[in-house]
Amino acid sequence: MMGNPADAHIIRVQGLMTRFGTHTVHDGLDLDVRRGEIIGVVGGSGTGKSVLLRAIVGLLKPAAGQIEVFGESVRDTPEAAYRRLRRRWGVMFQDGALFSSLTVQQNVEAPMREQSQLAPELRETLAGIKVRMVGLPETALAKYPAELSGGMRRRAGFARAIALDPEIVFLDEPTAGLDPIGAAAFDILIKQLQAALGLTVFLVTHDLDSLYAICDRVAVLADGRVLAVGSVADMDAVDHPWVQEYFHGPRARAAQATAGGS
Ligand SMILES: Nc1ncnc2c1ncn2[C@@H]1O[C@H](COP(=O)(O)OP(=O)(O)OP(=O)(O)O)[C@@H](O)[C@H]1O
Repeated sequence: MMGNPADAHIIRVQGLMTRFGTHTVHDGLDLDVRRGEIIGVVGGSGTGKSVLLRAIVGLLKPAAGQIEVFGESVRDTPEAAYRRLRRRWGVMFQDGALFSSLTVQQNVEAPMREQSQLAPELRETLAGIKVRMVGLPETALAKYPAELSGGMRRRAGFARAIALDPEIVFLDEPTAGLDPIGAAAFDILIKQLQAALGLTVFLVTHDLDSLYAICDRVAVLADGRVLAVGSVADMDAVDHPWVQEYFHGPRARAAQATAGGS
């Protein structure tokens, strides 16, 4: 990997505070993400996983703290510099978050149209390539999101997230609501694209199978902070009721067995 220490941590969050009115979501949260890893961000409902994602990509202004991506501050950055940074990551919000009035082709082209100077023919060709990369048939290009299954919508959302060849992909609960086979196939897709494209993946998830199958490290959010970060095996040593229940309950044992058996 890169020798530059600033590069080792592709995302660095320090002392993050986020609030909505009097409700404090993050209260001094620290998190480093390493270049090239798949990090799974887990925690109970409402612990601020999606809010953390939104803060890192600059869609939400924290009350305090530092957020650096690629060694540059995301906060208090001039608009032009932020736009340059933003081009280097892709985001997939929940359920693919496609524009419902646009076809898959138009959805995948949207970031190219908005953030690049690519000629229309080139955009079209690239959208076709991205759609094939996520395992969708070419016939999906002309379809509207409502005509696709949940799994296909996620794939289209992923194709849009990689439209501009990003270095980081943020995925917010990509397998939520998919059947186990669809979810497992999507996990494989994440892993394959991460390896092929050298992506760093920031994965917000509830899905224990994803943690065991594809995550290099797990960050657990609780009590407004990152309570623990490490491999799933490292979570054994974390003495916190939520962590104990989550990583040692029957669902965890099943996920572990599946991962071990595959
Ligand atoms: N725009 C907003 N205005 C007010 N409160 C918000 C807003 N966005 C999020 N919150 C609150 O912040 C807290 C964290 O929300 P967030 O969506 O990050 O949780 P989460 O950990 O992703 O939960 P889940 O696993 O249920 O999706 C919640 O209490 C939520 O109600």
